[in-house]
Amino acid sequence: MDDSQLEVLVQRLDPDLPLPSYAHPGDAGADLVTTVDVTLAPGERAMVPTGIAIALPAGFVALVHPRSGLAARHGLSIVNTPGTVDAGYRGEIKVMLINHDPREPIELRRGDRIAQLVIQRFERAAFVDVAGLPESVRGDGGYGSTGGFSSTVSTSE
Ligand SMILES: O=c1ccn([C@H]2C[C@H](O)[C@@H](COP(=O)(O)OP(=O)(O)OP(=O)(O)O)O2)c(=O)[nH]1
Ligand SMILES: [Mg+2]
Repeated sequence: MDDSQLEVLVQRLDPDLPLPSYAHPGDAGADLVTTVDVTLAPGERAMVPTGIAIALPAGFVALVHPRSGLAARHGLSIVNTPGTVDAGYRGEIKVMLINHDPREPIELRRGDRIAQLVIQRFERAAFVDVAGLPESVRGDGGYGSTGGFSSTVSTSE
């Protein structure tokens, strides 16, 4: 496994809480924690502070993803998933959590791991204004043009 690592500067705004950390070698997501206790009623959302600010190298972005275990067990997700942390952003990383469970509240405690940060390279596009686009096999087919679930009955036939 390639163990080369990108150095990312982290300012801990809450020194009692840990740096983002990967649970296993090779993981893509480094877990983020909440600095506060928060209870989310069914359907409720909240902007939750993580206690860290970062400085990414140019050409990188940090994406804030939900944790699948919390999603599967409790319906906890992120409103704007994945959240985009720009390389120039120096403020505190916050996570816009939402409780999708229709019945149960979700109680989070300070220090709980609530989300994961995935750091990626990205391309900056030069958007070129043209009158027409090159042809492709897919063309403008989308939104289920290749079919859906096996049980789905097509309404267009
Ligand atoms: O889940 C998120 C998403 C964003 N941010 C921070 C970092 C990001 O660089 C900044 C702006 O995010 P975005 O561009 O998604 O929001 P916007 O509504 O377009 O705000 P702006 O006008 O400031 O760009 O907010 C977070 O801390 N967490
Ligand atoms: Mg923006």
